[in-house]
Amino acid sequence: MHVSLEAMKAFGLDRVWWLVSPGNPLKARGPAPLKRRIMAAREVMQHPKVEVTDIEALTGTRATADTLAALQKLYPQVRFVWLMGADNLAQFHRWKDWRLIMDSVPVGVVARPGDRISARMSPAAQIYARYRIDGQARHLLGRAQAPAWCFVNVPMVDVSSTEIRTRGGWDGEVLPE
Ligand SMILES: Nc1ncnc2c1ncn2[C@@H]1O[C@H](COP(=O)(O)OP(=O)(O)OP(=O)(O)O)[C@@H](O)[C@H]1O
Ligand SMILES: O=C(O)c1ccc[n+]([C@@H]2O[C@H](COP(=O)([O-])O)[C@@H](O)[C@H]2O)c1
Repeated sequence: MHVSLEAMKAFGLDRVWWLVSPGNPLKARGPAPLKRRIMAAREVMQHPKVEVTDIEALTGTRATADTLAALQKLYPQVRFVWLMGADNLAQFHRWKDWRLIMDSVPVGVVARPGDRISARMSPAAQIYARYRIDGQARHLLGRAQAPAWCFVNVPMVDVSSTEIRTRGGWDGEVLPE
């Protein structure tokens, strides 16, 4: 929620789509059932500009590069921006076809405690350094031609999904449907 609201404000986006993932390609452990996570996401995020979607289940894609290609094909009139936290920029070079992602959509990166430096020093940040939009011009990201990316130093929130799940007494075991 924090990332969505800050990103929407910082980059002046019309909408944010939550892509509730059927399964992260880099995480060995399977998540809770998709339907359950969609319902939970809709319960916590009730904002007129935020759409919770299971679109990766419909497109049959897991890797972000494939999902974005499918989305651009399905919605050629929409200007998509990929949003993620700084931790993901730090390891972005490990993602499938990460350069293709950089080359096909603008990328908005939101600061996260502990990951600001590793993100800025990351291979992806360095390789694409000349395509970086300064934080002061953040509002231009949505209309920028890819490759373009912007790191924003918004107020940070020190939480993780894992920690929130632990609070609820759920240790990450897959729950029944
Ligand atoms: N506190 C945070 N600050 C900034 N970005 C965040 C924060 N928490 C999550 N994100 C970003 O939100 C997206 C979804 O994150 P996810 O649901 O996997 O949470 P996570 O806390 O990164 O998970 P985990 O606990 O497994 O590390 C990612 O792009 C991640 O970088
Ligand atoms: O495409 C990839 O290789 C890839 C690798 C890691 C993460 N992602 C996507 O990034 C999003 C957030 O992932 P995570 O690990 O922070 O939960 C989610 O949509 C994942 O599918 C994508």
